[in-house]
Amino acid sequence: MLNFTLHKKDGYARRATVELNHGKIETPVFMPVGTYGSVKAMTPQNLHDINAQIILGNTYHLWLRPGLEVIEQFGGLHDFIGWNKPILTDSGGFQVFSLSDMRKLTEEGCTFKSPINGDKLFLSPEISMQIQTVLNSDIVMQLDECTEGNASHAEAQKSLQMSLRWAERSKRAFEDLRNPNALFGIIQGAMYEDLREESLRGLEDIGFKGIAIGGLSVGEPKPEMYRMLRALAPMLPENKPHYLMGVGTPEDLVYGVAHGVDMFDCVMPTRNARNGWLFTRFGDIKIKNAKHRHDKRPLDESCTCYACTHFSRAYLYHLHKVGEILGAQLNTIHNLHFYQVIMQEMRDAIDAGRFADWQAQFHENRARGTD
Ligand SMILES: CCOC(=O)Nc1nc2cc3nc(NC)[nH]c3cc2c(=O)[nH]1
Ligand SMILES: [Zn+2]
Repeated sequence: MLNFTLHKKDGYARRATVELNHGKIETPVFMPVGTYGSVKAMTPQNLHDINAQIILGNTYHLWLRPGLEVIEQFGGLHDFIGWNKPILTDSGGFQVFSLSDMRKLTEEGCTFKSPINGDKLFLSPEISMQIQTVLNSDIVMQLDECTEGNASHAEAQKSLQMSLRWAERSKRAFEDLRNPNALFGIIQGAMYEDLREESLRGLEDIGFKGIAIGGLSVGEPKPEMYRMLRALAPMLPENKPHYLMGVGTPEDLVYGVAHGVDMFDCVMPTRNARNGWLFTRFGDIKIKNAKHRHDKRPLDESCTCYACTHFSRAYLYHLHKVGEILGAQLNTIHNLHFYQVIMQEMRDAIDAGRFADWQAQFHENRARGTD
């Protein structure tokens, strides 16, 4: 089930509510990534504390480990991982698909070697739908082929047309399985505006509860990603959620919202946290920099997260240097909290019809650069 209520538009920016089987989410929304059923270094309680509304799991990874027979015992992913709010599952195979030597792609599906034990594995739209039905995720993604960003026009068109056939097969399998959740289609078309339109029109003819923008943040230059977002903004259907896969930096989130994106996921806030790269309103901080060794200030004076209200940069510098797990935990809490705060501020700004002002102020603050 998915009910979409559009509350307000401010340019292409949108403020909406998406009602799913495990609850309602307010958009624009950022989804922390929990590839193996865990958002790294975060407990479900930590996620509730930073107001996470929905998290992402990866079909491919969970299929391999722990495997469906385990998750089936718990009636799906929610009870297994102790998260009672919505979950979206994408393939996660995107990384695998890009490891081209690992895989063979045919009309039927994708064959690849298990990176765990070398077994031959086969993933088709039908199998992906079976896996996501066992996971019982609130939002299911069609199986597609993530076209490489540097594909030629001919290659990109061939690829998007196969993804449309896989979209059809995904939907049919999803319905045959009586899956009670919501299925999203994924737009491909590489960096070609005409192909992006062809892909979107094809998906709309098939009919999905939501539309994802795929094939971006796959190594293409940032201006190319932004050009595709500008091209897509006027085409995206108003009556359903728009999900930009795998994006992005704080600046990317703002640019995406300004161009009609409602949902985002990215490993950046969690991965960068573990590497000591911290996002703040006034720019980024590399906590491993010796300049922080004696600094008694919090990361960000204006931040209300647990890390900033209890600890200093000096302590976070120390924890990073000695490799303490607590360092990864506190840095992750801070980065995810920061991402949630800017999403909340954008929701409020759109409600108040002042998104452009908020966007200008955001960029001015962030322009102070990396500390
Ligand atoms: C069964 C669901 O299939 C997918 O998840 N397909 C898919 N996933 C993507 C994930 C991405 N992550 C990034 N950047 C980090 N870009 C992505 C693109 C896709 C995609 O085109 N297609
Ligand atoms: Zn903080």
